[in-house]
Amino acid sequence: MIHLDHVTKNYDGSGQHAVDNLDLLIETGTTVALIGPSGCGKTTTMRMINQLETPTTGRVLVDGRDIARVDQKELRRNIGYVIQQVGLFPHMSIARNVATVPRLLGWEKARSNRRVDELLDLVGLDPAIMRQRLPHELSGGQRQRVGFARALAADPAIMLMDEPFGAIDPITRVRLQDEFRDILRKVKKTVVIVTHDLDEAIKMGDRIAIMRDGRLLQYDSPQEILARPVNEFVESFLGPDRAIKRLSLIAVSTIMTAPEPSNGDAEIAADATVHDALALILSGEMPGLHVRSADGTLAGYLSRDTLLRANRL
Ligand SMILES: Nc1ncnc2c1ncn2[C@@H]1O[C@H](COP(=O)(O)OP(=O)(O)OP(=O)(O)O)[C@@H](O)[C@H]1O
Repeated sequence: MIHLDHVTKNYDGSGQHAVDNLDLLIETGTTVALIGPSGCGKTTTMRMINQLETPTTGRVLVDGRDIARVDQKELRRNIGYVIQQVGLFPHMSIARNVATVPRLLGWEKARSNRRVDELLDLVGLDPAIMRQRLPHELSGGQRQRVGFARALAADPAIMLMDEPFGAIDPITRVRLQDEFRDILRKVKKTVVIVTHDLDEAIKMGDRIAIMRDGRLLQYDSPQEILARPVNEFVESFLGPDRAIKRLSLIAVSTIMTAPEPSNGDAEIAADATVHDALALILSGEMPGLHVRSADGTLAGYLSRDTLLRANRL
């Protein structure tokens, strides 16, 4: 668990608090998205977790230990860091880039090579093709995959990601968000991600921390934040389409009624969201949708009314 314990950061010479009495608990194995307007203190908050910045007052605890008392090298080894401009070493092969931390840790070559192949596979790059390439021979999205693999190399318990998809085109971005989220859940990391993009925060975050002027305004699950913004600022930050965004967090299986005999209505998969189902039903004149499970059986039915009522859940 990471605990930012009443942390304030005041950069030298500035009368303003970049981070103002922030108290934030990040449970082990969860992903927290930090979001808020430019300059609200997101990056400063993240950089205090790996001691790239030190708090002016307050403490940062990782698993109960004050990180000011932990050896910096040990701390950073336990924290993977992914930034927007990946920062790969341009003259080193992809394999050497991914193996940066294992090399620092003095791993044997064979072990390090195995780890590189395993990680390239994990992030969807073919080791046989990619190992020997140089960073400039990759697309932006591929470089981001390498940066992510490199951060995971020594299996750190914590991953910090600062606008990791900021420089990526929208289509690749959505694919990488999905893939990285699935990987991070599978490997059970504690993740802090800084983003400007609300959809990204909703998709990646188990919880979202909304900041303004260095302060924490709301810290909750995406569902809860979208359903119950704490004040007008948060409400306007979430935008007029927050009701629709919420529907993309509700699985159809949670609102469907008993299956109806197949009658020619369209079908949707049981793991689809209410947002997907509404988009489908509004695209035609159907009275409802059959919900089909992955094993092929009919699992339930969604009438147009059921779907329209989902917004009131
Ligand atoms: N090294 C620094 N020295 C002085 N002030 C700084 C420094 N870094 C950040 N600040 C100030 O601290 C405040 C918070 O900055 P920070 O970068 O944490 O915000 P942010 O929410 O990440 O912003 P953005 O979304 O624009 O990246 C801002 O007012 C910024 O100008």
